[in-house]
Amino acid sequence: SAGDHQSYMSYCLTLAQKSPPKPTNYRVGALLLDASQNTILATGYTLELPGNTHAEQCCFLKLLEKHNLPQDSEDRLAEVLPQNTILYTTVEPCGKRLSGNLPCVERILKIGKGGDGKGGIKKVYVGVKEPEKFVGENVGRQKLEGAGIEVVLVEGLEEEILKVATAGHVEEKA
Ligand SMILES: Nc1nc(=O)c(N)c(NC[C@H](O)[C@H](O)[C@H](O)COP(=O)(O)O)[nH]1
Ligand SMILES: [Zn+2]
Repeated sequence: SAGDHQSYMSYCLTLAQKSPPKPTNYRVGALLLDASQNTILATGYTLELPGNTHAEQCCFLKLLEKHNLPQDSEDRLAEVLPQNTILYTTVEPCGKRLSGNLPCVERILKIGKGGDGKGGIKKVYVGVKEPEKFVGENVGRQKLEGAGIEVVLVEGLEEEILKVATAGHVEEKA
């Protein structure tokens, strides 16, 4: 229900607050939920793990580690994820990264939407669309929708999420 989405999203927001502020990224919190059991499979926040990591990327890395799968083999998460897995992230998954690292949309596409016996990410709940500060318009959500992965905006926390996300940014000169 909408209430559950908001509570998971506000939990992601508390995770985002653990992220060390930086002027060149956003402080984001994310979690992977097994929606059939209502159990959290993994949580993550920006820079939680070494290597200029994103929140969503940290969730995937933790599951890869847990299942003794190589770091860059997100595609193999389809073997271990429940079919009804949902990703919550305070800021929508990135479609492009200034650092040139693999964007989270690409990582999600490697996992796929699951179904017919395979695990996957069925839906992505986002707290805000990515602001256009770093990479212009984020067209990642169209790619996800094109792969059958539904992207849903959870309303109500936008202001809070953006305040946390941009805490490391230098105030625009008036
Ligand atoms: N969804 C999302 N989760 C994150 O954990 C994070 N940091 C961003 N941020 C998006 C922003 O576009 C990139 O942070 C910049 O493009 C800089 O790229 P790097 O982060 O240095 O790879 N977006
Ligand atoms: Zn990302």
